[in-house]
Amino acid sequence: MTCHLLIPAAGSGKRMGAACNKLLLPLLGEPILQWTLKAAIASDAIAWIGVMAQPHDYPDFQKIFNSLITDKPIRLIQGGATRQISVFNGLNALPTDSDRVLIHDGARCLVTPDLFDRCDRALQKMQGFIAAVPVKDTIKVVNGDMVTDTLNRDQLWAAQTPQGFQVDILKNAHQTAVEQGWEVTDDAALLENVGLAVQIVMGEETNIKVTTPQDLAIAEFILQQRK
Ligand SMILES: Nc1ccn([C@@H]2O[C@H](COP(=O)(O)OP(=O)(O)OP(=O)(O)O)[C@@H](O)[C@H]2O)c(=O)n1
Ligand SMILES: C[C@](O)(CO)[C@H](O)COP(=O)(O)O
Repeated sequence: MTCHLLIPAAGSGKRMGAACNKLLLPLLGEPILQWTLKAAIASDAIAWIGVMAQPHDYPDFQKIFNSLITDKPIRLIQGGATRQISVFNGLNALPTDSDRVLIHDGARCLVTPDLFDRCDRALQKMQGFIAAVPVKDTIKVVNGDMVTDTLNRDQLWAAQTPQGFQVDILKNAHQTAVEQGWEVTDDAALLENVGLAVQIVMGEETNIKVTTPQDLAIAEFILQQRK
């Protein structure tokens, strides 16, 4: 058990349309973030957890941390205006002995402990990887309301999290992104931008990102199937 985990949880949930951080919304009676944390706590590999949050959410998040039965450290880290900044803040707040890190969206609350542990094993032999699943739909490139291209589905995967990296490599890539003004929606894109390899770890179809109200209903259904 040596793995460090960073959980971006500092978003505003615009697409959810909630009055609060969507990670505080209840799922079968427990906050979304609590489900994510319970999976991390149940993971054999994860030893330390950092949660990037906006200061106004600190009291509610601390209440969730206090309700959990674990001796794993769970640290609050100030998030930023974007997920990218939140992750960079998290990287700069890692324990000094951290050389590899998993990054997992707080909104992906259906993640299993097994996926965390498989990702930790991948971390031992890869400099960067993403959990991902093959795309099931045909993906079109669109300009306005016109289809301009159809991508080869055999080469398309839907990126999930956890994503895992050597800490120094990801820190340097984030620093380069600040200098170059890159804006990305996942951390792997930063390694790709600097020409470094990113590998695939098979994700889980149920590892959805709870983004819209419809996703809440889907997540509740999936959780009920696990009971
Ligand atoms: N400034 C931000 C924005 C997002 N996130 C986190 O990154 C994850 C994925 O982001 P997303 O699902 O897009 O969450 P929001 O940004 O809150 O949603 P929206 O884009 O609809 O506002 C979430 O766990 C979210 O809390 C973050 O830590 N810091
Ligand atoms: C990191 C991610 O979950 C991979 O699919 C996704 O890019 C996050 O996007 P968001 O717009 O920040 O939710």
